[in-house]
Amino acid sequence: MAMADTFVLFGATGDLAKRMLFPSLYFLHAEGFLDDDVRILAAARSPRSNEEFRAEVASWCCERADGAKQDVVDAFVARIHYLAIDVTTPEGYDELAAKIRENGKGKEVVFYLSTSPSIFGAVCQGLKSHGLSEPPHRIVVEKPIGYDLESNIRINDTVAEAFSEERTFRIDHYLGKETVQNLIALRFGNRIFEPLWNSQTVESVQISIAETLGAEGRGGYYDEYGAMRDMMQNHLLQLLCLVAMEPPSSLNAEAIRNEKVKVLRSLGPITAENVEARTVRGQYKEGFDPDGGKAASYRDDVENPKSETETYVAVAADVRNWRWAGVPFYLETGKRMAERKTHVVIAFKPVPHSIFGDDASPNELHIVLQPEERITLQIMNKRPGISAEGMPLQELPLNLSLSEATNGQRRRIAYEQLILDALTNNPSLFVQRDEQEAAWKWIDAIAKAWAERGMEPKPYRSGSNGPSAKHVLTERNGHSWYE
Ligand SMILES: NC(=O)C1=CN([C@@H]2O[C@H](COP(=O)(O)OP(=O)(O)OC[C@H]3O[C@@H](n4cnc5c(N)ncnc54)[C@H](OP(=O)(O)O)[C@@H]3O)[C@@H](O)[C@H]2O)C=CC1
Ligand SMILES: O=C1O[C@H](COP(=O)(O)O)[C@@H](O)[C@H](O)[C@H]1O
Repeated sequence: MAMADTFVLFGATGDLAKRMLFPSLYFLHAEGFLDDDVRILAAARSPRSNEEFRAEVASWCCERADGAKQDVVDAFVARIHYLAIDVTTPEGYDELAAKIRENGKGKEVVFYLSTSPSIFGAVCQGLKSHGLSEPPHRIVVEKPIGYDLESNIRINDTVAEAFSEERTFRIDHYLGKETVQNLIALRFGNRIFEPLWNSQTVESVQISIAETLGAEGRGGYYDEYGAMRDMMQNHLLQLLCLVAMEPPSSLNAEAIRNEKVKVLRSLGPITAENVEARTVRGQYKEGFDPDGGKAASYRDDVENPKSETETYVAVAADVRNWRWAGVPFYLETGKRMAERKTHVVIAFKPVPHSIFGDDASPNELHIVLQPEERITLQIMNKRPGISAEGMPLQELPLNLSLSEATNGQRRRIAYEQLILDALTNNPSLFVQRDEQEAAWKWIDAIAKAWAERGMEPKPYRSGSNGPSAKHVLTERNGHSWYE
């Protein structure tokens, strides 16, 4: 497996780099996944000496890696070279290009843009003008790529002027999560589920990403984007794709991504006519923080007393194709919810004729992605013991705990796999342009319908399960949310 020899991280002093990217690179190094000659060039404007920056990175990594050994950390930070450059000015690229090409290195470079998308264009132009965008060099871009379809196309066009589509790796960190990839394994590595995976047998699907965190820290960005653009457009729709897509012909990136885009293009449009029946917007008010203490309102968190940004969104979506016709997909995500939980619930239809009266509840498959990783199939059993009245049943879970299955191994940061894939040129877990455009098209229509209907976010208490209006969405079809 060939590996790029240089990893250039733009935005090296930022929040994402500190919390996720450097710790991920550290774990890849510590566990022997990085070739010895891989260098990390860290770029940002803040003045730092190389030594100062290495010391900072060492502290970020030690914070994340319990019991990290000093010699391993030292060997890791020795790979790093800090460059204080402003990527919006041409001068910075002379220094960067010289560093990349130092000692005959820089034969294969991965550029990782962990900066605001507003400077993606400047970086791509700068790299191109210095001959740094030719194959086999490639670029990784962070979300959000745009605010709507139009800006998404504009940013992607700018990147495409320097890097071709097959050398553009768009990150959705959910695709790097172990259990998200496990959805592919579960569906296509087991014969038993696939025959049941359709509207004949499935009653409804729920996909929820609930967070206990508020918008604090990233308020400026979040207040502009809201839950729909921050979470639904990418992570939730990616999960929906993995649940709903047809079996790809191989694990090849193109094969998987082509199936995902078909799902996105099959989503039933949400317009001003059906938006009130199919979507709920919410915004958290004061309440409690499940991680401890009182929680301020969203408006206080972002210091915008008039904010109408949604911190919760629920959508009853439908995938209009042969496999899923008539099956509602309930999608929800929210901040400051009662607990941190990401799960997918496949609710099956009841048995066609129950010989047990009302005792036979329909089966459910719960795929829990966060905080623990677990797959549970709820199945009906005979209640143990004797009975004077027929055969009473009980529902019991068939449990697969992935933390037990992995012998309590460290839980990986999603970015570890994605960075390794970028270094080894494997685009399977990245998002292609068509997918993003199809997703934005659907999201834009909802945002437009909200505006047309003047739909304001409904308040919900911090630490609750979201606005009560969300129940109308499911109850209309005789369903309820699995909390
Ligand atoms: N933080 C998170 O949890 C997540 C972030 N993301 C995305 O990742 C990207 C980065 O986010 P985050 O780390 O939070 O952002 P930050 O604002 O914390 O960091 C931005 C980085 O960009 C650098 N930068 C800004 N302007 C320039 C410039 N002109 N030249 C060189 N460097 C520059 C900053 O360095 P300096 O000020 O030193 O120049 C800093 O290192 C964004 O696109 C964000 O949406 C995605 C998911 C989660
Ligand atoms: O991309 C984002 O994801 C995080 C949630 O990620 P998770 O891995 O902790 O589930 C979210 O908090 C953030 O607002 C969003 O930008």
